[in-house]
Amino acid sequence: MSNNPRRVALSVINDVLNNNAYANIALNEKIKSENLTELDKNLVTNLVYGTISKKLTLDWYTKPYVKKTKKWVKNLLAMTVYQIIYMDRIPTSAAVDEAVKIAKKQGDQRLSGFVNGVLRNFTRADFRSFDEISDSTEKLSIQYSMPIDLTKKFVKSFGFEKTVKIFRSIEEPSRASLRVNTTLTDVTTEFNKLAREFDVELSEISPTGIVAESGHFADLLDFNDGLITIQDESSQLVATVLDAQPTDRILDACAAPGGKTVHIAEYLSEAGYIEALDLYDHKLRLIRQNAERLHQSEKIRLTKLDARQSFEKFGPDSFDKILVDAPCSGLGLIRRKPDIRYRKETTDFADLQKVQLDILENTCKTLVNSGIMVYSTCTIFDEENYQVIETFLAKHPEFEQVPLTHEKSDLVKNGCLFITPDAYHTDGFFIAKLRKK
Ligand SMILES: C[S@@+](CC[C@H](N)C(=O)[O-])C[C@H]1O[C@@H](n2cnc3c(N)ncnc32)[C@H](O)[C@@H]1O
Repeated sequence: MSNNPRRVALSVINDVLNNNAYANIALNEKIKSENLTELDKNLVTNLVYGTISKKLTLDWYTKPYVKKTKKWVKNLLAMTVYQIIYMDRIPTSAAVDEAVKIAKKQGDQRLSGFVNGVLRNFTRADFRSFDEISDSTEKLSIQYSMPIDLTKKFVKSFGFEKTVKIFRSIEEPSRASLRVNTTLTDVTTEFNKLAREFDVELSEISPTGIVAESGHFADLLDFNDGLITIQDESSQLVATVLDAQPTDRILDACAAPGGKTVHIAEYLSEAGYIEALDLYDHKLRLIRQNAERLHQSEKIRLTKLDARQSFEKFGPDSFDKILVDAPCSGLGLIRRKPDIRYRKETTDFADLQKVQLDILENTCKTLVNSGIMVYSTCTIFDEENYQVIETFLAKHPEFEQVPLTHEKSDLVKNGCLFITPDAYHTDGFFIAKLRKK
């Protein structure tokens, strides 16, 4: 008999919201370990991502009926209200009954009575209107389920109107984004093949990108054979900016899982190579798998190393080009990873900036004169982007910024490529290019 999908979803939601687990990892592990039908796997995924991405909104709806209760009960209420408001095909009575059963099984008679009472009160009343909230920033925070401090940060950085655009866009489902491996095939051939089965479009911003509203592309033969891979359109721009030449020696300082490593390798001949670093063995294994699948292994060397030790390991003049795709808050990825918004470390901008600068500081010493260093992040706040570049350049007069261009001129800001998630419905992303004089 298959397991109860709502109970499975609740246990993932508890792990993420109460124990700081990553939603994608916790969900994948749970789906693998539980006995679920395909339909139930989809329901669990929908409940987990839906409830997490709307948690603050869902709590606000039941707030008038809940004074204090256990965290898991609050999560159960949120998951149930999510079904009632956002999942048209689930009858309200079924959602409530299932919640009461879970409360009885996981708690006791008193808790199930409480859950029943709250949900009956909630369903009997009209939905609250966000217009009840007089403060406009607080209203945004509740309406789009973005923690208040982060909402304030968005408004301060982008202004109110742009923040609304970003929040609205983040609420829309992510698209599937593919990159074509042009060493094995070409974009037109792959596009025509995919178009027979899926509703696909060419990327507006990446010459190697194809996008689709949905589809399980990792199941395709062309994915297994390495003709296509899954990579966001914005991160496909990094290899283009690095402009690798066939015989380049390249340092990819923060490489796992290797999306950009394999892309850059496609530009190299057998005489060129990439030294790909990361901190963890299990992450290096992901690069190896990617490299093998895309037939690029022979150009990629894997080393477990803290990038801040690169100079000690490789010495001066070791590389023609360096990519620092830095560890960052990942706030540009909120659409695909809705739990990012609730993590405390997400807004430790000073700590993140220090690591980013330390990595640049050490790796830059391994670059040849006239060498190129590209810095990128999947976040959209200045502290991790422009401020890092400004601080680095102020300390390193031997480096200069190389102004970037793009045929979509709205992607270019102060000589860098800067994409917010609303502009082309991609991840948010930042790329800067520097040259050692
Ligand atoms: C943004 S991700 C890189 C994504 C990768 N470039 C890609 O395209 O698939 C940052 C990576 O940096 C690694 N990392 C964090 N701190 C590091 C350090 N001090 N040295 C090397 N790698 C580090 C993390 O483990 C993580 O895999």
